[in-house]
Formats: sequence, structure tokens, C-alpha cells
Amino acid sequence: MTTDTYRPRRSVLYVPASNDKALAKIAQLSCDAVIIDLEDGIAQADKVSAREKLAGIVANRPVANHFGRRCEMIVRINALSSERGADDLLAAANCLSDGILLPKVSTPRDILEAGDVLDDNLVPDDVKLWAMIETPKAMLNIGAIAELGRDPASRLACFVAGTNDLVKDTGVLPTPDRRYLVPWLMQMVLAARAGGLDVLDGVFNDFRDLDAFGRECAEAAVMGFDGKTLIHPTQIEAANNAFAPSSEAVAEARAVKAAFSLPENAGKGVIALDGKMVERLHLAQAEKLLAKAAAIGA
Ligand SMILES: CC(C)(COP(=O)(O)OP(=O)(O)OC[C@H]1O[C@@H](n2cnc3c(N)ncnc32)[C@H](O)[C@@H]1OP(=O)(O)O)[C@@H](O)C(=O)NCCC(=O)NCCSC(=O)C[C@H](O)C(=O)O
Ligand SMILES: [Mg+2]
Repeated sequence: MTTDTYRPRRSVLYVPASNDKALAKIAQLSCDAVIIDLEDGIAQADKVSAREKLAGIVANRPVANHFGRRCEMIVRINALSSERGADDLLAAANCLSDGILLPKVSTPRDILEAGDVLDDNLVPDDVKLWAMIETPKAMLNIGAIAELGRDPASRLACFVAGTNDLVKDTGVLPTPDRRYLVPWLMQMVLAARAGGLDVLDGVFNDFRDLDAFGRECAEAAVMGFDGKTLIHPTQIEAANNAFAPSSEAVAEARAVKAAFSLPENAGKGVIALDGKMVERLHLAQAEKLLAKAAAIGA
């Protein structure tokens, strides 16, 4: 990973396609990405008009936000198995967003079928597919779904946890510490890494409770998530901070890099640094962290 190839996805905000006030705010927000939602954030009566607005929303996206940064724009369509899914996918394919988020994915076939529609419509390869992991079936098939990430032709780039739907479909209780959800969330992280994918934690519904939100972000960062999906602008700052490398981690990574660049360590596979064993794999980890920090200006 280099500064050029790393795309920060620390804070990814859902914005309902029907909410003009929220859409108008996008350029002023410091989130790394927005998901323009056609699915659960849209009332049934507004579904068609929301889809009709999509092309204009994507075409008028800000080149850079007020912080001088590019904000990725992803479109979440309705499930392909639903009556609206196919038309949504065509509308999303034609508007050339950075990606299309498929909800209620259950099997690898769901991704492959969406990819075929994009290929048939000559949508450029850099329009990626993101998958919501939010059904019991997706959890059971997660390894096979993630494996598609190893084939660039599949376009699969990112997993997004859908914790509300998982709670709904399994009956698990969403306790504040998420103890019964954590095993599934860790499975998502593991599978995503096996497939070379990014992976984002689910939303925190109680958006006025920023302290509890900050704790959940900190936990998700420790669990290995790349970022968190958000529902309200007030959640952006905490997510950006939680998923950025800390100043201590950056200092440690610099020290590892400096130690391995000393002439006396040139041929060594393992060295001691401040009383700790450090191997070349730690150097690779340090270089990745420094590239990430540089990309987000941490
Ligand atoms: C949750 C909300 C309905 C709250 O709305 P509201 O009470 O109107 O918020 P505020 O008055 O505090 O808003 C203050 C200003 O901020 C703007 N705003 C609010 N939300 C957003 C947003 N998401 N993006 C951009 N801007 C936003 C308001 O317009 C106000 O602006 P101004 O008046 O000019 O100051 C609302 O936040 C909301 O609708 N959020 C998104 C909800 C959503 O998209 N839900 C679906 C996705 S989550 C999901 O599906 C989970 C997953 O699938 C799963 O299974 O878990
Ligand atoms: Mg959902």
C-alpha cells in the first residue's frame, strides 16, 4: 500500500437520496465517503423519485470538499431480489458513482450477477461493488463471498456490516457492548482480509450519544475495521479520529523504519528495539501504517 493507493474510509455517511437538505451539506462535511441511499433511508412513496434524482446527485458531486479532500460517493440500491433492485442497479450503473452498495447480499452469485449487469452496460472497471453483510445467509457464506475480492473482475471492494438487519433477522439482543454481535463482526473482518477487501462497521443508531459512539468507534478500530458507517454529521469527527493511526503508533512505525535502515541491520531479519523483538513483518506493517497516515494527513 502506498499513499497513492490507500483510500481512507474512516467515516462513511449515509445520505438519503430524498433528503435535499442533507444532500446540500455534503461538500461541507469531512467524511471520507458518502453512501447515497435508495434503500432503507427512503420511504416507499419516495422510492421512484429518489432513483430519478440519482444521476443529478452524482453529476453534481463536489470535486473536493471544503477540506480540500475528495469524498468517495457510493450508491446503495434496493436489494436485487426486490421489485426495485434491477432498475436501481441500471440507474446506479449509468451515473458512474465510485461504487454501488448491494444490500441483503446472501451468496457470491448476488455479486456476480450485479457485476455482469455493469459489464454488459460497459461501466468502467473502476466502478466497484460493495456488499452489505446483514443476513444470516451472508454470514454463513462469508468466506465464499470474500473470495471474490481476489478476482478484480468481480469488482468487489468492500464489506459493510448491517447490524440493524442482523439484529432483526437473528433475534440477537443489541446489548450496548455488542457482545453477541462481536463474533460475527470479527468474522467479517477476517473474511474481508482473506479477500483483500476493506470492511466497515455498522451504524450507531443513538446519534445524540456521542460518548457511547466514540467508545464503539474505538472498539471497532481495535477489532480491525477500516472505518464506520454513520447516519449523522456529528459522528464524523470521532470516526475520523478513531480510525486514523495515533501519534504514538506513527512514532513507533518511524522508529521501526529507522532501525531497519541502519547499516548494521541491513541483512538482519530480526532486531531488538527498545527491549522488543522486531521482525521484517513489523517493518512491512510500519510502512503500511505510515502510508495510511500520510494519505490522511495524520
Ligand atoms: C437520523 C436522522 C433522521 C436525524 O435527522 P434530524 O433530526 O433532522 O437531524 P438534525 O436536525 O440533527 O440535523 C442537523 C443537520 O444535519 C443534517 N443532516 C442530518 N443527517 C444528515 C445526513 N445523514 N447527511 C447529511 N446531512 C445530514 C440535517 O439536514 C441538518 O441540516 P441543517 O438543518 O442544514 O443544519 C438523519 O440524520 C438521517 O436521516 N440520517 C440518515 C439515516 C439513513 O440514511 N438511514 C439508512 C442507513 S442506515 C442502515 O440502513 C443500516 C444498515 O442497513 C443496517 O442494517 O444496519
Ligand atoms: Mg440494512
